[in-house]
Amino acid sequence: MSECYPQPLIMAKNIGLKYSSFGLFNRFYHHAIKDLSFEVYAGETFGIMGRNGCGKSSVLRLLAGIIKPTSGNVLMAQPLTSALLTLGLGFNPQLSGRNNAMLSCMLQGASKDYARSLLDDIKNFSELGAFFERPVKTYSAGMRSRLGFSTALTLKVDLLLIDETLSVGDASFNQKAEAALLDRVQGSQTVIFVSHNAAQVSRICSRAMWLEGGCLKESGDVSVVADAYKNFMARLNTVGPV
Ligand SMILES: Nc1ncnc2c1ncn2[C@@H]1O[C@H](COP(=O)(O)OP(=O)(O)OP(=O)(O)O)[C@@H](O)[C@H]1O
Repeated sequence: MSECYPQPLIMAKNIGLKYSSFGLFNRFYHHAIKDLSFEVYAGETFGIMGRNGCGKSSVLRLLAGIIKPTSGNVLMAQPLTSALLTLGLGFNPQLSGRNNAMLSCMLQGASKDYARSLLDDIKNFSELGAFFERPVKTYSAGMRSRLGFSTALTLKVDLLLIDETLSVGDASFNQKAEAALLDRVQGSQTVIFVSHNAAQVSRICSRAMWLEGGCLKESGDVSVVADAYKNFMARLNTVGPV
């Protein structure tokens, strides 16, 4: 008897990523992602966990289409609108929060009138108050993260790519943002959530993968992956680097 599996929304097949950068006399290469395959299903929250430098943000940038894999490919079942929420990306520092929010919405395909109609909700959710009218260059990292999160959440894109931004706001905003995200996750929102904090990934995600040195170490049910990652980290802290 054949079993029915849902069609994946996103399929990453054997992706590899090599960064190249120039020194004064040489060129450097860094193999950041190695032969990585994974799938994400419509409406799920998929977590990516792992230590600093393991390749989490690079995977998000690949999925957002900001960079291309040097090998393998990322297939989408249908064209998707997506928003990448990461610190310090995507805002014009000279423009106000209001104008940046308006631009972000329009860049995601919203009409000018629709974008304008969302601004009150974005302002209220962000709790930026009078700062919403001030240039983003005057914002702290936490305030920029509030603006990005509030804009993406209010606009309702197909795919939310969240890169650790929930950890920079103050505790009460983070709780509100996490609750709003969980609320959205109960519906049809597809979310990919990156964090080195296994407990936070476990609260928000249903499935996850753990990356180490650009390679897949474990993937599947979030509790299994989080336990494997936490055990690895505990071992590392007692016996030192492996
Ligand atoms: N533009 C770049 N040029 C060269 N190397 C890069 C570039 N961006 C990232 N890297 C390297 O690729 C590796 C993966 O980086 P990435 O930012 O994806 O890791 P991460 O898991 O998100 O790390 P963190 O948890 O610290 O944010 C790191 O070793 C990093 O130094």
